[in-house]
Amino acid sequence: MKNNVIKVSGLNKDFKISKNYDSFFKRIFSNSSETISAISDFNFTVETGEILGILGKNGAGKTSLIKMLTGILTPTSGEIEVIGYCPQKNRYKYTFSIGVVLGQKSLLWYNIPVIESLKLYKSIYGIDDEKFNKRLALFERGFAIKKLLDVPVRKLSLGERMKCEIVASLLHDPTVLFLDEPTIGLDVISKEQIHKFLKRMNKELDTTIIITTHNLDDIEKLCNRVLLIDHGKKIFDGAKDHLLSLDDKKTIIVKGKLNISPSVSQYLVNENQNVYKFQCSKDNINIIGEILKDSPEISDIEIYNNNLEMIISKIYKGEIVLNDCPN
Ligand SMILES: Nc1ncnc2c1ncn2[C@@H]1O[C@H](COP(=O)(O)OP(=O)(O)OP(=O)(O)O)[C@@H](O)[C@H]1O
Repeated sequence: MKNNVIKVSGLNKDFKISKNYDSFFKRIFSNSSETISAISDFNFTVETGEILGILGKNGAGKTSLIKMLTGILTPTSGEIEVIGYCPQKNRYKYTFSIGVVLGQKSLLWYNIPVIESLKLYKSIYGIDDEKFNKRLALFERGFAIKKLLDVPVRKLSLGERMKCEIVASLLHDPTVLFLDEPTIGLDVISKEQIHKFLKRMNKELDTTIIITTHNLDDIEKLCNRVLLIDHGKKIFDGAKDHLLSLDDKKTIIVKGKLNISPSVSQYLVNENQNVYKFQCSKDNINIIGEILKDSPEISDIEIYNNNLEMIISKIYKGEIVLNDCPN
C-alpha cells in the first residue's frame, strides 16, 4: 500500500469582491462587497505515484485549488498537507520537494538562454554537477531539448517553451509535480511528447502528478483518476474508467438512403439530409445488421464509442446526473 502524499480536509477558499454596480462611481465609493466561494469543503487524499486530473468549466475553481496546494494562495479555512508540509507555513523547504508549472508564470528568464536559467536553478537547489548532467541527459532523451538550451526563451515557440518549463520544474527531482494547463495551445506532436515524457517520469521515478486541464486528451492519455469541480464543489472524484462507464453507448452514423424498420427506429436520434445518427448500448450493436439488411443504398457507416469528451459534455449539460460525491 502506498503513502498519501497529499491530504486535504475541510478546504475552503472565498474571495471578496466589490459589488458589480452599473455605475462606475457606485462601484468605487461603495463599501459593499460579495463573497465568491471558489473552493467549498474539499476533502481528498492523493497517493504516491498517482496522476490526478482536475477538470471543470471556466471559473470552476481549478487554479484556486492548485494555488493553495502549492502554497501560493492561503485557504480561508481547512487543512492541506503535502509530503508532510503545510504549503503555506513551510514554503522555503516545501518548494524543494515540489515542481510547479503555472501557465501564466514562467520559470525561465525571458531574455537569457534556457541553459542559464537551468544553471540558476541548479545553484538554488544545490544540485551537484554530476546529478545536473544526468538530469539533463534524461530530459534530452525524453524531450530532445539539446538544440533549445542555448536559445533565449523569447525566441522559443510555445511548445518548445512548455517543454523547457517542465524541464526546469523537474530539475531537482520533486516528489510532486503540479501542472496548470500544460498543453494549452500546443500542437498534437508537442502534446504527445509531453504526455509521453510525464508518463515516463511517473513510471520510472514514481513522481506524483496533479494536472488541471480543459484538454480531455491530457486526461485520456495521462490520468488514472479524475477530480471534477463545478462552482467550487467537488462533484466527482474517482477512477477515469468509472467516469467512462457512466455512458457506454455507441454512436452509429449511417450515410445513404435508408429504409428504417420499426425495430431500428427506436435507436434513431437524428436524421438530416440522408445522414442518420443512431445510439445504442453495446448489447444491441447488432442493429447494424438490421440497418444494412433493409437498405442497399448505404454510402458510408461510422461507429464511435462515447468518449470522455462526450461524457464530460453531458455532465456539464446535466444530461448525466452524478450521484452525490462523497467528500
Ligand atoms: N484573486 C481573485 N479575486 C477574486 N476572485 C477570484 C480570484 N481568483 C479567482 N477568483 C474567482 O474564483 C472563481 C474560481 O476561479 P479559478 O481561477 O480558480 O477557476 P478555474 O477553474 O481555474 O477557471 P479557468 O478554467 O477559467 O482558469 C472564479 O469565480 C474567479 O472569478
